[in-house]
Amino acid sequence: MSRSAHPAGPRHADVLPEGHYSPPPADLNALDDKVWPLTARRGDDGVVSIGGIGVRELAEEFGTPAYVLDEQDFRERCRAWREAFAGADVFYAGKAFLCRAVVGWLREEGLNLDVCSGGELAVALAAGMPGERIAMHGNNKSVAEIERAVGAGVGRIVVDSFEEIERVAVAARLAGVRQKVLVRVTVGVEAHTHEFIATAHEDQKFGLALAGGDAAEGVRRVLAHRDALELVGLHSHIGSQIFDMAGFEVSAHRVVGLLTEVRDEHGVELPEIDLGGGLGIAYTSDDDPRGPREIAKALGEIVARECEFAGLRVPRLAVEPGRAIAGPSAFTLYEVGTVKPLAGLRTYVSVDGGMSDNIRTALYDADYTVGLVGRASGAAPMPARVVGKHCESGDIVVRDAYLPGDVEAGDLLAVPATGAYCRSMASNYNHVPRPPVIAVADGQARVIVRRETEEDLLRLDAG
Ligand SMILES: Cc1ncc(COP(=O)(O)O)c(C=O)c1O
Ligand SMILES: N[C@@H](CCCC[NH3+])C(=O)O
Repeated sequence: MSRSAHPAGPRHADVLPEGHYSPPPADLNALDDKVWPLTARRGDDGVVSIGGIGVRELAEEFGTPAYVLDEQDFRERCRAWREAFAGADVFYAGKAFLCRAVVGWLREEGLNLDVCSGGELAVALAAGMPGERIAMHGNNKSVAEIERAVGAGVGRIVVDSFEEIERVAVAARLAGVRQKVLVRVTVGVEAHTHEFIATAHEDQKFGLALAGGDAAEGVRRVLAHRDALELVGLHSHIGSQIFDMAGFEVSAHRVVGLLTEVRDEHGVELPEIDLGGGLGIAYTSDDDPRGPREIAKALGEIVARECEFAGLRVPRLAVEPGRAIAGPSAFTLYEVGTVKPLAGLRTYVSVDGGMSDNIRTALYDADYTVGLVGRASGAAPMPARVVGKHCESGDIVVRDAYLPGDVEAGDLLAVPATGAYCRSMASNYNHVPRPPVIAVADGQARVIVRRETEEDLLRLDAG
């Protein structure tokens, strides 16, 4: 479509509309490396490339929308976490994004894997992740899921309820094994994040609460099944997209407190604690996440200090980053379909995807940024809202953004930091097929999750 297809309208509002707008960035063509994948850069021709391949070429070959994942970025983050946590265990949280290629990268980079459903376990096993490197989570694992996990020899099952302790014990006896388990403890921390992704305050579904004694009772019940269950430690996950280490500090303090109680009551020092995931990433230039080294140092020191105080041997630490590894490694590539300037408000830029490929904006009021990536532009910044094609006015991808005032149909846009919880939470709403995931590295692109088709959708329709 030609650049003049849209009549020139009042694209630039004189007064900033209400919302999350901060002043426009100095250069709309710049890619902030805090937010964009490692190998993303804008070439002299103005086109953004990733993994050495231009987005126009990617759009041509694979279509849009598409998640484009920078393999080098993903692998380097795996390495950075593994190195920072040397002497501890890093379990990548598969819920952030999982497919067989990812499992292969994890195996090669020496990371373990946390799964929280039979489906995630199936992908892990299909891609050859050894059972002992898998931890199984979930607040309501079915008996079938538990039996499958035990049968696959998963290294850890994180038990989440009294019923589940009995179920895992039965499954272990049936399989003739002694299953390693951790007890998930709800430590009563109000994590500074969106309510829906905070998981350690007392009024919610995960884990056994420390307050009131459920967690201690869980430990008692696991220890009562010594023939079938081996209690290796305690687990706490306080929430997600957290920047502040204070919540982890309280969590570690309380978990070590329970370790001490366990020692005093049962005479055993549990050898492991898993402090979960939840470390935040930069979705916009305003976010300032910590790197894995800093996190490892802080967590290591907190646990060592608390154990020294309690006179306990320092247990082996485990962490479960999901977002911090997968999130920054990908962007979603879209094509603009319509541009609607609303005078005095903002310009609505509709793309060919939306809430079906990124539900996070609608669900958590998440902030994202967006770039015009198929070309550079010298046009003045216009306050824009990037919306999808769904039949829903809440179908917003980027609530408040600046785009160059000459954006028009046919332009390619990319929304960075969509590697975590976008494809994995994607839906078929409005029977829109889910986009593919394209991994790029060293000038090569390959489909690691293929685009869903209408035939895929119709195959499930029993007629
Ligand atoms: C038990 C557990 N571990 C790890 C994670 C990964 O969290 P994040 O992707 O925020 O690191 C989650 C999700 O919040 C979780 O529930
Ligand atoms: N899915 C959430 C985080 C929850 C993670 C699982 N406990 C997100 O997109 O931020």
